[in-house]
Amino acid sequence: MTSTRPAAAARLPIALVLPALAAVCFLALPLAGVLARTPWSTLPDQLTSPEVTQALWLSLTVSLWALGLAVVLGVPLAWILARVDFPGKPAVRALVMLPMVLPPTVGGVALLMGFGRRGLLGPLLADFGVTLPFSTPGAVVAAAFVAMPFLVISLEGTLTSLHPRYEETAASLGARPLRAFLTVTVPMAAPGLVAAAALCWARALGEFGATITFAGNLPGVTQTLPLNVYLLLQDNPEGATSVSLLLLVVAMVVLTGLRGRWTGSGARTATAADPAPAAAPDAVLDAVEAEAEAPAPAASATVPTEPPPERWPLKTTVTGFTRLSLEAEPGTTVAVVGPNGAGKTTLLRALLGLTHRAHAEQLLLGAVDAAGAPPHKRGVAWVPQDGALFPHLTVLGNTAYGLRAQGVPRRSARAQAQLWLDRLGVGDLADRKPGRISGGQAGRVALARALAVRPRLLLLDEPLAALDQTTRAKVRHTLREHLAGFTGACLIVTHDPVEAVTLADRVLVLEDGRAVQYASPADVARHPRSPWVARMLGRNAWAGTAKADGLELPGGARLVAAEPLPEGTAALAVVGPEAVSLHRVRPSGSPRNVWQGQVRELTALGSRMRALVTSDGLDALAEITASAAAELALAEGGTVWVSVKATEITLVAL
Ligand SMILES: Nc1ncnc2c1ncn2[C@@H]1O[C@H](COP(=O)(O)OP(=O)(O)OP(=O)(O)O)[C@@H](O)[C@H]1O
Repeated sequence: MTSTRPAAAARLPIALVLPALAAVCFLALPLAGVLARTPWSTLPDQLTSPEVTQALWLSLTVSLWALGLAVVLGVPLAWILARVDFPGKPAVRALVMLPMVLPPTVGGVALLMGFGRRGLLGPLLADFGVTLPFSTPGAVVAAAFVAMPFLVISLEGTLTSLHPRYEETAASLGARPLRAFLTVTVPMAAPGLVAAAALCWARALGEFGATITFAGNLPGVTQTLPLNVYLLLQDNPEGATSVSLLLLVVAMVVLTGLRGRWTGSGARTATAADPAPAAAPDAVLDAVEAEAEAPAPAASATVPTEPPPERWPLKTTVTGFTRLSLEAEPGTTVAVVGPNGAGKTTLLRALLGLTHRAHAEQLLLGAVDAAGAPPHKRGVAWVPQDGALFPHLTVLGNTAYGLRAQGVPRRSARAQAQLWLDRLGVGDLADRKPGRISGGQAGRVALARALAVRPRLLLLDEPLAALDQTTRAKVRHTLREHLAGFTGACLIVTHDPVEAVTLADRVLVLEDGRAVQYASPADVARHPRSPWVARMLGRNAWAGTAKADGLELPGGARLVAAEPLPEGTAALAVVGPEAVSLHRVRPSGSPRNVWQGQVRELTALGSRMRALVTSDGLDALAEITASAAAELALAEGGTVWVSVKATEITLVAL
């Protein structure tokens, strides 16, 4: 078998390859020079001389403190840059980058002007007995100033590629922003964070210019290894080469170990199938739990931790891109349907308090108006399309997450979570990580996780979208069962008409951000109030104006209906595909609506055939038996006559 690689290599333009090779040589030659000139026989002595070991120790101390400072300040800054839109963001980003492009000596001068004795902050620091210039803390500040941008820029890339729906899901389960950050963002971004920190540390270790300018070159105080190299170069070039080799080796080990992760490419958008990153350390979780257990200010809107005795009727008014008022009795399942861009997701995000594009003016869940509460205090749980299970937690850990966020003790939270998993038939998967369960199982776990917090409103975004037809039918069945005991309203976004009709008690049809219909599935199927929903339900729908005998379409064509509406009413003529007949020759007799068209598409539906027949302004979907199709010799592109009885046409006023 021939490989495609040599062919690809053969196509490489020589005009690019030669300069690229020259660039590699240009970068490698100085390193080769260091290797060639290293005094290998005296290397151990050179590197263990008191002067060098003292500088090495100081370098390690300074670079690790600088890393600590950069992490404490830089991680929150990277998160804000990645997640929050604020005025002046480009300027802040430029400020972060500045130390990377400034000559380090200029950085040192700037530090003197900021933190030096006569700098802006110097006198204030002096009042507290702190003098930074020419001190080890000064060397730390200089190294952190130069190295922090590497951490911030690299981590921002990682966080940007981490989809915010994980943090948003955590919030909908009741986690405060800091908890979500520490228990979801940090563990999920851990590989990128480690890469960013390693890069930052390597840069701090090699820092020279800003350090010598701001902190001087005092042996044992600020004379780090790079400064030591500079001094050795004058008196002991062999020693300088040996120490340079040491710094080079450290830098190369760090960079090759990271394998390019600092670009953010190492941290792809996490999916349920991703290998699990590190879990948040227990100490962090405990600290957060302490925070979570602090009394919540708006207790009235807080998600209850005990099974609520009440039921939660929904009454809401949403404004913005999606504008509607909606009421639903406790236990009602509402299917939210509509064409792409109709505002379904915006509606869910408005109810969750997660978008500025629309917001709930009123969000009455029982007696509590949660409209003004932040997402984690609304009692509105959200199951996003792919479930957004946290990949670093087990199935049980995922399910217990919301309960823990609400301060339920670990043992009790895990016991309750196990019960929910058992109820949804996935209890045996408790110890698995989400990457090791199927899409259908992940859907159930995500539902268990949402139900476990006993929300007052449950939002499911296309819960069955990722499943194949067979699994979908099974999960649809169990979903209805599981939702049966739910004491709040449940909104399910779906594109699937079968799902809408079989799962829901009510169907909410959205178009252009407005509710065009909110009715029972039977009503919507009988009297669809938009062509889109009629077609979604597999019915023919033609919009026009009512006339004395039926409907006039915009192109001038007429449909005769047995039960006309008052003349002039904007209306929809709805006909099931089984009521549309096809003929080879123009039919005579009872049907009042007859026209000619061209067969555009033919699809088999079990023992029946569906034909889409197009004509000027009156495209029709017809469903006939396979034998009738054979008799008619139906073929795509062929011409046929279409007929619909006047009694089969339902006119629906719009
Ligand atoms: N962050 C955003 N900024 C600006 N416009 C947006 C944003 N998100 C969505 N939109 C726009 O708002 C409208 C409604 O989007 P939404 O995602 O709510 O629709 P949808 O009904 O969920 O669509 P789909 O079925 O395709 O998921 C669309 O026109 C979309 O382009």
